[in-house]
Amino acid sequence: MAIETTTMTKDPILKVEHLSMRFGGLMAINDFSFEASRGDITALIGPNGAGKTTVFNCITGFYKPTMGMITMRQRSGKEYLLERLPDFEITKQARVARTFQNIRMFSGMTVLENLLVAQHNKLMLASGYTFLGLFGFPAYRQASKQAIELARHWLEKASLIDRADDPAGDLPYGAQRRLEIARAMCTEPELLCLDEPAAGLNPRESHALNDLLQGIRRDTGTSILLIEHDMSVVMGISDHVVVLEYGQKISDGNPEFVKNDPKVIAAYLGVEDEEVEEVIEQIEEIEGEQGGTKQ
Ligand SMILES: Nc1ncnc2c1ncn2[C@@H]1O[C@H](COP(=O)(O)OP(=O)(O)OP(=O)(O)O)[C@@H](O)[C@H]1O
Repeated sequence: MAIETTTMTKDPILKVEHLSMRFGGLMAINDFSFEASRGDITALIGPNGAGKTTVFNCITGFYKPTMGMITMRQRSGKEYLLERLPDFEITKQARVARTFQNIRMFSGMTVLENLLVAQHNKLMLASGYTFLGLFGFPAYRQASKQAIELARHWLEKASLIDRADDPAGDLPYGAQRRLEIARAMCTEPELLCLDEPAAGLNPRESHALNDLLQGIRRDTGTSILLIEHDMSVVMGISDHVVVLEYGQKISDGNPEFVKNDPKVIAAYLGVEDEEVEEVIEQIEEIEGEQGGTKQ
């Protein structure tokens, strides 16, 4: 398996070691290891059914892995073994947030309300888990004000501020995707996991998504781990790409390295390694002929 070594030396925020996940007779993930560096955008790619979402589900606590260790190391140096934590603690304590392949939000609530719900834990804490919130207790009032400010901040960043009072379900698809990301950012994560954020977006919306993700990384230092099929997003914004095929890692490195790795080309074209050069030659020939006939 090809590994580009320069990506291995930075400060890791997430370490996945020897991860395996079995569903009955199917080994969906088989001894998979990789690291994501702090402050990086790391992409997890691979053909359909390779096991990407299963890896995400193990990291975010939706599945308990059959084997392996997943370590999240916060900026403070505090470490969490994610495979041992329930999903709500992974968000609350370890500060890992995620979005889903299928958009999940409260479509009848307003855009702003969706971001306030995401801050429910903080508000409950400020209310002392009692009725103090209803009586306007100062600590609760202060926490509510901060929650609204944070929500408005992320609505601005996601270019959704003008839609704050509209029902979330009325937003166009691309805006709903950005709302999900804004909602995840309201939990103030150190690691943001995005499952196919560009799925179903048109090129203009993909471009807006790229800007939002690069802005998040630049302005907050939040590390991003994303599963994505849209190669313009992956190659455009990732610092590091990890490739899965049949539950195993086949390549790991920077976008340029991975893009040119024969194993990756073979996996995407659905051919054996040895056939790659032959297939690439055939493609170049066809492209050459098309170029010739276009004139
Ligand atoms: N809960 C489950 N029960 C049984 N099999 C599952 C379960 N979840 C995933 N699988 C299987 O595990 C394998 C990997 O699936 P997974 O969804 O992780 O792949 P993926 O790379 O995310 O695919 P895609 O790009 O199509 O979303 C597939 O064969 C899938 O059918």
